[in-house]
Amino acid sequence: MKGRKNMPIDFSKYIASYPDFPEPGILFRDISPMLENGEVYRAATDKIVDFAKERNVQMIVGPEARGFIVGCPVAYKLGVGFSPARKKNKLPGETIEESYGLEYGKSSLYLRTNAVKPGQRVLVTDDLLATGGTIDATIRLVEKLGGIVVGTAFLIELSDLKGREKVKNYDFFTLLKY
Ligand SMILES: O=P(O)(O)OC[C@H]1O[C@H](OP(=O)(O)OP(=O)(O)O)[C@H](O)[C@@H]1O
Ligand SMILES: Nc1ncnc2[nH]cnc12
Repeated sequence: MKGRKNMPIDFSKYIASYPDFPEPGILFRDISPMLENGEVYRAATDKIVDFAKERNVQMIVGPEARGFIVGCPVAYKLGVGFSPARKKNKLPGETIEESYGLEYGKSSLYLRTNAVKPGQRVLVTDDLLATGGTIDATIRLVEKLGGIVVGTAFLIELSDLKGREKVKNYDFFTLLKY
C-alpha cells in the first residue's frame, strides 16, 4: 500500500516509544500515532486483510483491548465476524477461560462458548507480540472450541521477548519488528 504521492509508508514513524512505562524496565511501544492517522491505520489494516484473504479466514478473535483495534477493521473489510477475548468479569453468559503470564503481570482471558464453530478458520489478532502469553491464551481458547487457527497477525513484534516461539506452529504476520 502506498501513501500520499505514491510513496511507501514507513510505519515505524507512527509508533511512539516510552521508556519505563507502565513500570521501570519496560520500553512501551505505543500504536496510538498509527491509529490517529487515518491513511496509515487503513494501510496497516489492509496488510492484515491481504494476509487473511490468502488464508480464507472465516472469523477473527482478538484479546482485550488492543487486539480489538487491530481485528475489528479487518473483520469489517472481510465481512466476517469478530469475537472479543475479554478480561475477567467483562463477558456475560457461558464462557471458557485461559490464564497466562505477561511481560508485566498475570491475567486471564475469556471467550464466549458460541464464539467459534468447530472447524471454522480463525485469524487471531493483536497489536503487539511480546512474551506471547496473550496470543497463546487466545489461541488456546479458539482451539478449545474446535476452531482452526489459520494465522496470527500483529502490528509489532518485540523479538527479544521470544513470543514467536509460542506461535511457531502458526502462520504469522507482523508489520514491524523491534
Ligand atoms: O505477548 P505478551 O507478553 O502477552 O504481551 C502482549 C500483550 O500485552 C498488551 O496487552 P495488555 O495485557 O497490556 O492489555 P491492553 O491491550 O488492555 O492494554 C498487548 O496489547 C498485548 O495484548
Ligand atoms: N513493551 C510493550 N509495549 C507495548 N505493549 C506491550 N505489551 C507487552 N509489552 C509491551
